[in-house]
Amino acid sequence: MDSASNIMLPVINLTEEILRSGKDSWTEARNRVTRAFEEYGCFIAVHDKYPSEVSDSIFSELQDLFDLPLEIKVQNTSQIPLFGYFGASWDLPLYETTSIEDATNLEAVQKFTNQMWPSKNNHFCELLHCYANQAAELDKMVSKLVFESYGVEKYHESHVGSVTYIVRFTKYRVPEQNETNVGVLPHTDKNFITILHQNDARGLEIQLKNGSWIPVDFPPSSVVIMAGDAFSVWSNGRVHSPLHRVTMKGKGRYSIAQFAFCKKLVETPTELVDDEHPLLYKPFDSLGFLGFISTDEGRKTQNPLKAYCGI
Ligand SMILES: O=C(O)CCC(=O)C(=O)O
Ligand SMILES: [Fe+2]
Repeated sequence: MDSASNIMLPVINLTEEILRSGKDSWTEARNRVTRAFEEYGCFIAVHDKYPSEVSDSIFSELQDLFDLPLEIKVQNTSQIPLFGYFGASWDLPLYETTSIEDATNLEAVQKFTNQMWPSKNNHFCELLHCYANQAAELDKMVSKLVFESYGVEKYHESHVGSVTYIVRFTKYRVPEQNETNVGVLPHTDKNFITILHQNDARGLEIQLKNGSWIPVDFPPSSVVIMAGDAFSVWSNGRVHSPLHRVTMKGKGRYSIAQFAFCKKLVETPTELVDDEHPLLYKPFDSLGFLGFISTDEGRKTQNPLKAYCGI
């Protein structure tokens, strides 16, 4: 099916001011966030975690990062499948990406920036470290809202303790004449929650449960918060992990995706399993799943999540 562009994703205010203004606004945010994850798998969040100067500055630094010589960029490798540096390929000629693991940790960010800029780039390092920590705060707040909503907040602290953040930067160049406008192919994220930030260039699209695709237009001052497969497993299928893709619209695009990955196995709380909701998945290893979908078997399966850990 094609687009259903009259449908808009929910826009939810998650500013500190709103969330601190009383029990009612917290409860409202909790209900709206949970409903959005169940219906769409994502929503647009208005937040006050990083002011527009930080966004502008980070996107300007990203241009410099992707302008570095290829022999420097390829030095950023990763043990984790699908992370590290990837340049344009025959099937994704517009796409270039690089990533940082454990991005809330200053030493990890320093290691990356020192590798990319041997003569140092303290500004980028500080900016990114601050950005990743602010996005992590947002991530924790969002997972807390949902854990509370399902009455299982007692597991939240241990969940937060198990999370590590990987930040992926992506550049999508403008297609040349007669070139594909595919930025990135349809996929679900494999982690728990993703916080997605973009410059002022559109292109992200998500698939609704009815199969139609809608554009997701959001200004750089807000973010898209999206559920990944791990969150769907944890919630016993209540939370939807949406297919999404990028279709280029004629302007160069940069995005920053911050992925919350669980280091331990993700298990569905027993409270979320009953006769009406039988257990759907075995305990889930996010990194193992990335390995699985990188194999021929994983690539060929219709529903890799079911094949990997379905019951
Ligand atoms: O660039 C975007 O907006 C989407 C990126 C994405 O989906 C991903 O890196 O998983
Ligand atoms: Fe994604």
